[in-house]
Amino acid sequence: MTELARLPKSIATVCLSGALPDKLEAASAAGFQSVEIFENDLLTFDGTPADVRRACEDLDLGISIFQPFRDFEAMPEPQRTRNLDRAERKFDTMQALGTDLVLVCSNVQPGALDDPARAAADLHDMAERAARRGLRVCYEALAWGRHVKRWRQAWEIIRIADHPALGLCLDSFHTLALGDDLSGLAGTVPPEKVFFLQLADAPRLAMDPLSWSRHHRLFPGQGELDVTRFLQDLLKAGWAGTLSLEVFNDEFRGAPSRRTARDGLRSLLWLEEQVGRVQLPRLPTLGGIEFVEFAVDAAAREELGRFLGGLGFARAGLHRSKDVELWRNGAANLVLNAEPDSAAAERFEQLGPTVCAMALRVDDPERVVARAEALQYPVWRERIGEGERHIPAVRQPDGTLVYLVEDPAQGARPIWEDDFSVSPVEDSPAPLLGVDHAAEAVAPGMMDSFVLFYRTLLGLQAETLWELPDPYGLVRSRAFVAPNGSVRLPLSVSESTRTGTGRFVSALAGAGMHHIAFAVADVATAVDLAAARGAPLLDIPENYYEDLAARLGLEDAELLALQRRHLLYDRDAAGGVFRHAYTRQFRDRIFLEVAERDGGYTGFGAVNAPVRMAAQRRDARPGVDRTSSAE
Ligand SMILES: O=C(O)c1ccc(O)c(O)c1
Ligand SMILES: [Mg+2]
Repeated sequence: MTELARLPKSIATVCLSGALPDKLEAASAAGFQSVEIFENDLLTFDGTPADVRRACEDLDLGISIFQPFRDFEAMPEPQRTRNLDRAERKFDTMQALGTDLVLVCSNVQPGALDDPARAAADLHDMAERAARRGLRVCYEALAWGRHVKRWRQAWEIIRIADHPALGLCLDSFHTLALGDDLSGLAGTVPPEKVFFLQLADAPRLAMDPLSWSRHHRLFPGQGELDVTRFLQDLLKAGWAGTLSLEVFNDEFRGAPSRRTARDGLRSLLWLEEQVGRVQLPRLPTLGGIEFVEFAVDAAAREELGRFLGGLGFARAGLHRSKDVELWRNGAANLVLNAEPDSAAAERFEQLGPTVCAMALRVDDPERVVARAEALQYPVWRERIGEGERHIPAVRQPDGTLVYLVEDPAQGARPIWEDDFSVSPVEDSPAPLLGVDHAAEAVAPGMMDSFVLFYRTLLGLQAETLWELPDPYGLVRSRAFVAPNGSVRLPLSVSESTRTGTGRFVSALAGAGMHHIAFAVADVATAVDLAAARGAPLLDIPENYYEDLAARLGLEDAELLALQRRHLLYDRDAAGGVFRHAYTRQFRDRIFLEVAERDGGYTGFGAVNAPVRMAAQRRDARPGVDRTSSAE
């Protein structure tokens, strides 16, 4: 593929938090060439438009557009004349700002006339006045406009108006929210008449377009609208201009502006890749989770080791040069890192024993690193000893590391052989088959950064959102899954700080992995063995089994076998079955799960999560024995 020139990138100030100077700095630092100045950001700024112009010049930022100009067209007199006067005053502002383009969004006033010819005449007058000053006007259909809701209607008015200083503004949200698209643009609208393009994604919500647009827009790739196809259709029509992000989102308004701006730029790079404009280092083929790493010190390692021993993990190797141990059961590897002056130590100092990293098996680690660099995700390289393997890592949005290791299933030499002296451990009668899934709790406002990270860097696909009642609030959970099913990462987020997820996130001042599920071939045997080793398994109330019997009509014997072991059960529409059991929590930081999948089941037993969360809360009540390990 030949690399076409990258398209210039712009971001609306409304996407970012803070005062106008913060927004401008964040946009510039992320690498945008220009900004859309949102009128409200100018009105609330304590300085003149000329000051804004200078601030932008100092940051090497252009001003792509000034917006919005509302409720202009097709008004009866005397508003019509007043609106033209109002336009002249905005032109003054634009000239002081140093931008030549203004966005007029379609009229939402109940008094607006349903008269395309009048709308065209008004816009023609405005364009004529703009042109006298060397300015231009673009017209955008708001999905909730009084009469003009769709781009075809807006275009029809522009066509009738027929003025060189008047063009169309396309906004992916307004088009896609109405179930519309840009097919039919090519051949209808000359590409040079598309004066401006605004891009936004969104989750699919059953909601009126106005509320949906004002609160829930997202950057491309973070939501569920087909923004890629939208841009493809536009490029096919011969358009080549600036890609500008326009996102109204309640969480973005409160999030650090630099992080948001950087995510915005990443989303556009990804989108350009999607439409074939640029070639980033290819997405990896994933082969599962090779290990999960815990930050510990010597004492925490003792305690965690006892907890892990309950699930049959045993020390299987020592790092050649560092204070790092490999614990293993079957094909599941855990790394306990107590090395001072490491990324793990940094995390331990702040948070105590927690998961600090995971390692993904990929076809080519260095290619993932190159992709991360192209997408501006920070890369981490730990210092290594003589003859040791270098394992590159990328930082997730919460600062934890994702190591990238070559997939032994594709012939690579396992990493353990170079860096560890590995001793064989006794074979378990029910060995773990590996990590089935690993769940992370994410701070409110961080979910969308994770979505972008998993989707753009690793190519994981987002599954349906689950809303799960915890006894003390709601937990939202969404799984990210590799196309080949080898990696499954459910993420949960909770607005309430009283839920299990919320408590974990506030205790850990951010986010992190709090739950690791291991795959087993026979969960009943695995649980019996764990119980015999004294593993702290989580009790499930009898009511659960009553409901299970009623809901799924299980045989008495099967029900009893589940109940006796505190196993949870789920069945999908195609008859796939999931049987799973949980340990109690290790210091409120982590819990483990063993899970058996049969018949092509692809879920996570999400229906059982409320039962699990309630059981964990009972377990954590004061006065209840909370020992985290079996002695
Ligand atoms: O929500 C609005 O009013 C609004 C204003 C300007 C836009 O470009 C837009 O897409 C929406
Ligand atoms: Mg818009």
